[in-house]
Amino acid sequence: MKIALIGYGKMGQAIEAIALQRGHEIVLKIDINNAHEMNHENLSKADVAIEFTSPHSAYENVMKLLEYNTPVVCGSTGWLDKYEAVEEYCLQKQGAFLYASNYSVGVNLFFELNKKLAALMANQSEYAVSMEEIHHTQKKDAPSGTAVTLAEQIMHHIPRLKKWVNHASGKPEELAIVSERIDPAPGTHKVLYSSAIDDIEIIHTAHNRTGFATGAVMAAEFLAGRKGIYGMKDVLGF
Ligand SMILES: NC(=O)C1=CN([C@@H]2O[C@H](COP(=O)(O)OP(=O)(O)OC[C@H]3O[C@@H](n4cnc5c(N)ncnc54)[C@H](OP(=O)(O)O)[C@@H]3O)[C@@H](O)[C@H]2O)C=CC1
Ligand SMILES: O=C(O)C1=N[C@H](C(=O)O)C[C@H](O)C1
Repeated sequence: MKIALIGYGKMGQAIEAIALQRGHEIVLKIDINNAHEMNHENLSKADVAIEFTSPHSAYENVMKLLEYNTPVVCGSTGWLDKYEAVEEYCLQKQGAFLYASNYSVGVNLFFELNKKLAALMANQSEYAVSMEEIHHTQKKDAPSGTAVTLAEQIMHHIPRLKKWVNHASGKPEELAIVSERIDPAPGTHKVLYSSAIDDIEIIHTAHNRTGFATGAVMAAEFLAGRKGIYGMKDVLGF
């Protein structure tokens, strides 16, 4: 498979290493210095593009890739207020788009565990729920995209929670997400249910970026040659 890497920072480089190991070819590498090379001619050489840039550039990049009919796997976080516009444009262009706030198999298992635990806790109002996420200091967005996904899953099952906030909170209707930035943390997410009697806690800790990169390449293998809008559940068959 021929891959265009849009974003060649920590994730772009980790994805390149995994893609080469899996027998793929990198035909284009874009970063902020050669963004003008993301044009129709160069993209037409790729079967799929993998976009990991930043919260500020992701939307524009994804729209451009869809405009040029390049299937796009996007991992950038912090831009999802524009997700619906991407969905609409992808359908209009009959394109292919796959998004996940976290591509690692472990976190996608953790998402399933989080949903099950939240469903069990729905009627256990003596437990207060809160979250914590820890990442490296270069991370641009807070809370992390993964933390937002976890929070949305919890709020879906526990209707007394009306919104998430990105600070500690004692309000019963708020789901507090505390963000910490400590090097070199690749990504830790914790969900805590706490009562006067006991605590129940689930934690996912990434040891490195290999899981995110492997999942992104698996997603690209899935998307190449397909049309439509997908997520990691489709790739993993959950
Ligand atoms: N979904 C998931 O599983 C994961 C998602 N992420 C997300 O992926 C994104 C990237 O993370 P990471 O690789 O750590 O970040 P880095 O800052 O290490 O890399 C970002 C890359 O994007 C490039 N870039 C920035 N702006 C543009 C632009 N306008 N056009 C083209 N390229 C641009 C940067 O170029 P330059 O170096 O020249 O500035 C750099 O190459 C973040 O949003 C992060 O949250 C991260 C890990 C896992
Ligand atoms: O920026 C990162 O590094 C990460 N970003 C993603 C997120 O915001 O959830 C995924 C992972 O936690 C690493």
